[in-house]
Amino acid sequence: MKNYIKDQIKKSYETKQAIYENEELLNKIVEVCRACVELYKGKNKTILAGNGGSAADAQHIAAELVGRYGFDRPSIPSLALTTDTSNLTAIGNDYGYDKVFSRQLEGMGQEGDIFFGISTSGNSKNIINAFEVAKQKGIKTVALVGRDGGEMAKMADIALVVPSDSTPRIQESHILIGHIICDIIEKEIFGDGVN
Ligand SMILES: O=C(CO)[C@@H](O)[C@H](O)[C@H](O)[C@H](O)COP(=O)(O)O
Ligand SMILES: [Zn+2]
Repeated sequence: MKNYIKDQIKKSYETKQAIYENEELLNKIVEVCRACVELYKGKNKTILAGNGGSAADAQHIAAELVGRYGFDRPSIPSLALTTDTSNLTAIGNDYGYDKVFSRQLEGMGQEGDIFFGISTSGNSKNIINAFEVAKQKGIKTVALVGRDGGEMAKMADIALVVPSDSTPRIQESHILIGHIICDIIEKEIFGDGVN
């Protein structure tokens, strides 16, 4: 069993190593960080959504920004569309689960916001529908995905595709990337910035 555990850990760091060596993906992460920093100079916010483990990632990342990541500073506006059970159950019940994020984005998204859709397959219909609403409203879209990127990577303004076919390994890399983005936003806006 210990060898199995070691193998899982190895697969996790090998996925992260592949990101570390992927200049194109690293450049896109830089692009996302710059877009977020720019957004926060105005009255805009980031909005995030995902299903299952990715729902947890969405609210985890939003909380890093609204609360704090590394040091005390003013709150940074960020909204996870995964947390309001009244919205989720009412929209799911009345319009269908495929609309749970798009309907909230329609109501709460504003031009200039950035919407992060988090999905390991890149094919979750409720995120694809939210991407469509985002485009109509002038909201920039970031796909945090894996595998071949799915439909979401084709639709997004910026697609961060983790080079792995394993759902847990992709999720582990998503939260790594999410943490790095929160870290950089916080330091660029309220700290000494990063090189
Ligand atoms: O956390 C996990 C698996 O590690 C699951 O909860 C997983 O997130 C769910 O099966 C999701 O519904 C998968 O959706 P997606 O990543 O393809 O968008
Ligand atoms: Zn998981």
